[in-house]
Amino acid sequence: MAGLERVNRELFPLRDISSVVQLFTDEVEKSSEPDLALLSIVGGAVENSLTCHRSPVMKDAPVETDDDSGGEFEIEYHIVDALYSQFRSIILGSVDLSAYGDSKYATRELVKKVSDVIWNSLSRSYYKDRAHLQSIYSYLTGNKLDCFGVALAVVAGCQVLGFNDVHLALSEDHAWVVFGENGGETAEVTWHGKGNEDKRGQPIGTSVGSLSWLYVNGQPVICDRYMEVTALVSSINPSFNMTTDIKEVADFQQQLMWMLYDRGYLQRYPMALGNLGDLEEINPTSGRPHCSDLFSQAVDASRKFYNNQHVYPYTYQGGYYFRQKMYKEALGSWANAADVLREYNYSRDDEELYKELMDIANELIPHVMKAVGSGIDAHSILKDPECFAHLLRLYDGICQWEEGSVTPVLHIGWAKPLVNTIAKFDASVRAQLVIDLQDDLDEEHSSEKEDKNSSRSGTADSGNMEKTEEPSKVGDNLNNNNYTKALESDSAQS
Ligand SMILES: CC1(C)CN=C(N2CCN(c3ncnc4sc(CC(F)F)cc34)CC2)S1
Repeated sequence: MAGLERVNRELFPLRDISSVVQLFTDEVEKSSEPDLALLSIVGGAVENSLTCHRSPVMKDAPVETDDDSGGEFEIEYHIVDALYSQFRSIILGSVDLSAYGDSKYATRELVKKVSDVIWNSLSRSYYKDRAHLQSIYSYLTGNKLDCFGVALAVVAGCQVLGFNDVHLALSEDHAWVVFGENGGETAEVTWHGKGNEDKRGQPIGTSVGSLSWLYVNGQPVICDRYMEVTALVSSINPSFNMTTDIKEVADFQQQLMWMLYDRGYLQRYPMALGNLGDLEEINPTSGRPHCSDLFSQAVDASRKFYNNQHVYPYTYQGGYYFRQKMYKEALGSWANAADVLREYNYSRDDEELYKELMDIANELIPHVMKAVGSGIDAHSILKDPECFAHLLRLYDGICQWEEGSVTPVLHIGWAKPLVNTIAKFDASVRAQLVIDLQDDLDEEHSSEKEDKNSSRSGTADSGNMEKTEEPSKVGDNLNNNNYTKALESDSAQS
């Protein structure tokens, strides 16, 4: 039976957040699976009505709107019913099931056909990165979807057709689907990035491209229906413009996320835990875990379920520490992010992550150096060998990301902030640098650089920092004098 008959009509018209939260709660608690199309339409309608005709509140100081200017919306049952029926008839009307055999499991051809139905009904040209294009509401009312939205719509379309084996697979910057008897098949269903030919219908590459971060080394978040609801809630976007959020939408999203969190649907979803952490940092919910706990839970989830192959949990956490001026902890998180990178080869598909690391290395860390350099900073970063070690581990990780990659990562734009940053550290801290050059390291340097395609054992040794007073025993192959001279001359200039 189509989902709508069962929805509690007394909740309509939806006029406040609690009634929408109730509708989502009813959907995830009912005996059969939650209806993705219904929830994506309702969530999109709320987001759209609050962000597209609203008097905004400032992003950094969302205030309670005493009058009802900020929080009003009214979503009629007949509107949702009409949109829901429209989506069902688009899908059911375009896919002749008899052409796809009588298997209860989806086939690649069926998945590709549903992807084509969505794909071919999108507007010819629109700004793909715009906000609020992630929901089936956007698809039905504007024929526009972003990359994630297409993938979600395909999964929702397969649910309408009764193929409950088709599920969303999520990396940190891409989405695709898994399907088949034991979910062992994969298929691209949407595009990625700009100017890349889409690979819709193809299985996820096992070629060298799959060593790129884009496919997280075979560690994507594989969703069940409940995690797909979490993904659509996580993709709710409270932005009104670049500097302003609509507080009601953030509250709406936050309450839904806690409802899903309480049922365990964020447990294996690091980015959703990170998103909830961001929401809690801005507007803490009393009686709930502190945002720093959520960022830690995201890190733990990546380590526990995804072999620590996800980078974003550490950048969520590092961003939080940075905003709290906890600079040593921030450097530690960013170094941990770089440790994940070592396993990857950088490819042109990894643009988003490259921008994230550029921002950390060339904007945030120089800001940290300025912030601690000027102030009287008792436990100053610049005198702390562990901070220096974090910094070197960060850069070493980025260098190792580049090693073995067809596309270079670092360029002079990286080197200047790096040298300035290193030079800011106390000479006494730098002199403590002890790099353990394992015996085989020399052999490794002499033989061909180990190919990342072979299984790597652990992360490369990035040396360790000891708080020793002896002069540094820097390894033979580091040209100690020139290195120190370069730093001293540079620090003399800066
Ligand atoms: C630490 C950051 C820079 C802050 N926000 C970050 N996000 C990363 C991407 N976000 C996400 N949050 C929940 N689920 C997903 S699935 C996905 C890939 C897309 F193609 F489907 C992205 C993403 C949310 C925001 S990473």
